Amino acid sequence: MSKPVLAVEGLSKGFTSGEQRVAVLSDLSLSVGPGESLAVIGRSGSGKSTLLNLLCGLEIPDEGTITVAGESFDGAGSSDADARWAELRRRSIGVVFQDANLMPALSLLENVRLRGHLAGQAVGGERGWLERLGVGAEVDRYPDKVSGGQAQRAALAMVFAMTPALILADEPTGSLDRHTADDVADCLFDMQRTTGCALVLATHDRELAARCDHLLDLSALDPMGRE
Ligand SMILES: Nc1ncnc2c1ncn2[C@@H]1O[C@H](COP(=O)(O)OP(=O)(O)OP(=O)(O)O)[C@@H](O)[C@H]1O
Repeated sequence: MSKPVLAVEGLSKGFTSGEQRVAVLSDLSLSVGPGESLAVIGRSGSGKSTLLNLLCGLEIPDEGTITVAGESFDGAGSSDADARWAELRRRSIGVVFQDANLMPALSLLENVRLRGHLAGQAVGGERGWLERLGVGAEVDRYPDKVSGGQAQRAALAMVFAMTPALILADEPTGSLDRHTADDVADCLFDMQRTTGCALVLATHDRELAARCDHLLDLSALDPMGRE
């Protein structure tokens, strides 16, 4: 069996609210291999975004270990851990949000070129990524001159141009109509399987979640016993 791209063991995280510590994730373990996808579902507030933030080092766990692309982290924050997370986010972890978050002053092609460059990729393949994601005719347009679906395809092209080991997607089709959402999801899954990267996708959309290889329902694991 190939080594997992992402492995999580005994992960717990809570936040302090007033005098109280409120548990959000408790003793969570999971692993995602190359080319595999995991959907994270659960009611609002169950911890989907918190989990994604932990998986890219933007939150520090209270307990547990996270291993991404061979780099391991525990709950002890340090400047060395911060630097290793920053390097992973730059080169190996692609993040896709509900909104495309493109740089408005750059064309779609320039957005993809910049992201690939920051990840250390050689210049040249950016146009190909935009073509493969169905926005080859829009490469020279600026983000305010394309539709939401086209912008989200460009956001995916930016992530794939990094050749990431892991993609974290937080409601990646949440701002699109059903038809466009399905088209964008087709692109995401096609490219993810073709490139062999791992995908963790947080969503409220059960149809989208059902397209992933594995499902994690955080409501069912709620440490506070809420449904
Ligand atoms: N920085 C923080 N400080 C305090 N509480 C936080 C913080 N971040 C998240 N929380 C709390 O943790 C819980 C989980 O939040 P999170 O955003 O992860 O949920 P979610 O499942 O992504 O919700 P949604 O589906 O609404 O986006 C919520 O109760 C939230 O208020």
